[in-house]
Amino acid sequence: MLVILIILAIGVAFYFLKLNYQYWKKRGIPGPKPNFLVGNMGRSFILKASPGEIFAEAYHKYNESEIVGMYRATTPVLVVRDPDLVKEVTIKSFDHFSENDYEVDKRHDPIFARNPFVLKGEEWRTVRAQLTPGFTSGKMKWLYPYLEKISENLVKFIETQINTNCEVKEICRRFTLNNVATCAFGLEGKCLEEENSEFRQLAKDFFTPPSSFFLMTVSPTLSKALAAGFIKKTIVSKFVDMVTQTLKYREENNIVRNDYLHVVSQLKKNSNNYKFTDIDVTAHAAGFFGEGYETSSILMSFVLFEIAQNPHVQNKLREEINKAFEENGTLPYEVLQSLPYLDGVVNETLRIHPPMFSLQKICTKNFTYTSKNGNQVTIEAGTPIILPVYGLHHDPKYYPDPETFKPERFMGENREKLTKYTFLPFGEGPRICLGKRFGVLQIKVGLAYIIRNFELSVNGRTILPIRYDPINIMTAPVGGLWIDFRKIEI
Ligand code: HEM
Repeated sequence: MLVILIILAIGVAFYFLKLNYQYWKKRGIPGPKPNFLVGNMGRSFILKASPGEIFAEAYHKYNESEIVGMYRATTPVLVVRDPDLVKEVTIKSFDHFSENDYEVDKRHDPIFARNPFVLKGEEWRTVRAQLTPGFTSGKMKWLYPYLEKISENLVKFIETQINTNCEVKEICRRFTLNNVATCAFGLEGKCLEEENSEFRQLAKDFFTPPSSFFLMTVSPTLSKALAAGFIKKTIVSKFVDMVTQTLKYREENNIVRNDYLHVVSQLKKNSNNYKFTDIDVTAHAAGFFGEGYETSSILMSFVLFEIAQNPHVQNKLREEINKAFEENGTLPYEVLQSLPYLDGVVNETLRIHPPMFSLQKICTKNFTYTSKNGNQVTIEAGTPIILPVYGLHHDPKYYPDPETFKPERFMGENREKLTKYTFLPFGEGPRICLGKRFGVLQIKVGLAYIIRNFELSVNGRTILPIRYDPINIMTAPVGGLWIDFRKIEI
């Protein structure tokens, strides 16, 4: 009897799953055929491709369609191909798509669960508004001399590495960690100066293995059921200690430092409508730490790789930077911000290697739109929406010859001619990356000092063509990026 019941239950489950996989077909929305239980994520589950790569492939395959219906395991998800619909999702109809599709519980991960990236509704709105003053251009200008000093130390550090093999992601990580230590906590990170500095150790221990975030991407529901966190539990008390001690030291010694820790600690004193506790202060300082170094070091290492691969770009960039140094004696904040070729190089790297492959939103209220051929399509509340950043950035329709590195695409009138909402390295609209200004600033200043002082070429240890780690939701290169540096005498 029990056996019959089990067979019956499996049969019913199988029937409903089959029915579930008809979801997009029934609505006339094209997409790849799903496989039982894994949907379209099969290659992701066996670690052959990251979810972002799978979405990018579908983006390219269904190039006649504005949207593509796919299945993330058993969940129907909608991939948005059309830039006008990207605008609709991120800006025009933001109230239907205001949440990111990640679930983190405060009990399991008290730090990441407070990050604006995963907050929802009114709580997100309030916290976002509270943290925004920490990233104004005035704040960036104030931080700039610290970033310059760390960039000088970066040059000294690379000089000591010249005859060894240099993996630049690690070098960039040590640089961005020092920046974050200073700009968020007012502390010296010593990550370039000491092999085993406390901050480097903290960074190594910070994130849970990439598998947790991977799970959040392929199946947020399963990740929630398994109580997966993003930041290791053991790290929370270390951050609480660091923040408490630093604030105590400042108070006892009457030190007011205009950094991020000051901004978030003031929120505790001044917030009246939203209770801001010690754990909130710690969580936001730790948020700056986590987001400040990883995405930026990925991007910076890819910029170094691209300029090492493209000597004509490298020479042109060096000319621009040297001229700026020579005309001013140093490299003032405003001058750095006004260098068009440097800006083009950074943007073109963000296009080819966006640190985040794709963005995951969720539709919170039914949304009906009219497609270009006049059909009405209703996106139901609860449907995850994928913005295929990597696919859009590599579409020859918007970026001719998309695999070729051309900083000029982002300069002068070329930039004006780019199709809007096809360049999304930081997202768009009210949820656009909060730390964009800081991320780009620290990369630009570090690059300027490197390019002035060294000639770069790609070392044979770099695996070409670049492949991305399938378990990492960010574009982490398999095998690292290895660069040879040759000192230029100034
Ligand atoms: C160059 C490096 C960076 C890249 C490429 C990057 C990219 C992104 C992307 C794609 C998003 C998601 C946007 C969306 O949901 O539509 C995001 C969100 C966010 N980023 Fe960044 N980021 C970078 C650096 C930083 C830095 C340095 C910080 C802080 C110190 C930061 C803080 C945040 C925060 C708080 C959010 C959540 C915003 C919200 O949902 O309201 N990011 N970032």
